Amino acid sequence: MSTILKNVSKQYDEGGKVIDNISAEIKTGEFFVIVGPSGCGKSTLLRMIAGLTEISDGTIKIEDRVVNDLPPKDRNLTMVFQSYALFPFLSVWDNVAFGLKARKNDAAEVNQRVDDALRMVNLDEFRDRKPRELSGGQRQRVALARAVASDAKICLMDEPLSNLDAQLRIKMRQEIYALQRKLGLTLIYVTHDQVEAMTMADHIMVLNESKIQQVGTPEEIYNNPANEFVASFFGVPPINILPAKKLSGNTVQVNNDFEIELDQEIAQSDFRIGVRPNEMTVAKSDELHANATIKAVEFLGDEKIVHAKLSHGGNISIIVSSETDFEPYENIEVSSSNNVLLFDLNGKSIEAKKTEAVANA
Ligand SMILES: Nc1ncnc2c1ncn2[C@@H]1O[C@H](COP(=O)(O)OP(=O)(O)OP(=O)(O)O)[C@@H](O)[C@H]1O
Repeated sequence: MSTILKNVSKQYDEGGKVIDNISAEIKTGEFFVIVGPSGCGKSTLLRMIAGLTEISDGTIKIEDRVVNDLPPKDRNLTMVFQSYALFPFLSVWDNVAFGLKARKNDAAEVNQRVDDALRMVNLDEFRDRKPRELSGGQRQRVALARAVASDAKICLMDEPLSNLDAQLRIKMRQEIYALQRKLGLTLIYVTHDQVEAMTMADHIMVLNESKIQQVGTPEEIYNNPANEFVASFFGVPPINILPAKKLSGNTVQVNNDFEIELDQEIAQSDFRIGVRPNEMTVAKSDELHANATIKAVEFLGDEKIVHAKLSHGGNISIIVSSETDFEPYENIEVSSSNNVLLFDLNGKSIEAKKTEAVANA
């Protein structure tokens, strides 16, 4: 039992494909996150699963049934939108009950489900208020309660937290995660926020420019990205990508500025390395030997980020302890551990240790 997308594409009347040949399986009961930059096609894909946008090509199957031609109401799913989509003149209780009342005529059951859902999202005491009398977070919870109260097996969410402030977003993230686990919901969740994707997902689909870049667990995506785009999308500050050249054996020269010793020999003579900011080290240097110059230092409490320019061009970020006293314009010597990712000149991962990774970019 699962949701299966097979060669799904979307082309609006004018212009090219906004979803290009997407195939994936979303298992029943899992938290599946679709992530990617603005305009990559996330909402379009979700709306096609919901039945709100027509599919141009391919098939969508929900629990063994091809749903391509089924209207949204027959797909056994609920959807939570960024805008919450609440009825302004209905109370919180009636908003949650609305869809259920339309589908069920057993009033006792409707009452029970709505009461349970409101308790679950801690809104019991707000049941008689109108949406305008609620905060953004509370409105969001009404939308969640509506999804919880419905007996739909699959819940689709489109950037449900993007209107909330940073702290509330973290709190609601935890609440959605806990609810999904408690109810065993199949949750398909769209976001452009890599942290939301990493912290909540069982599996992540990374989209860019209409295409799947990779599908995998958060660990797979972070540790074995299929390409430079995926590597750069996850991690703050982003991974440093630098040109590299094989010297001899396992010795590699990076950006003409420093050398590292890889733990394996690679075939390519010219390639790129990706090194996370916490895998690089910095030391003060006199001008003769410096291979980089500090541009800025960001203080983050327990650590600092040193932004530097390498002497052969290119900018890097390095995470250092907050006790260090690096200053802008200082000359420094940077180096890196050999815990690096390797990419060919087209940006594809060189190592063949991909697990579930699908790279068709
Ligand atoms: N009804 C439409 N007609 C024509 N083009 C559309 C329509 N809806 C969306 N698009 C285009 O399809 C592409 C994908 O849009 P979509 O909303 O799916 O992206 P997204 O990844 O969800 O972006 P965001 O994160 O900004 O919401 C965009 O280039 C958009 O302009």
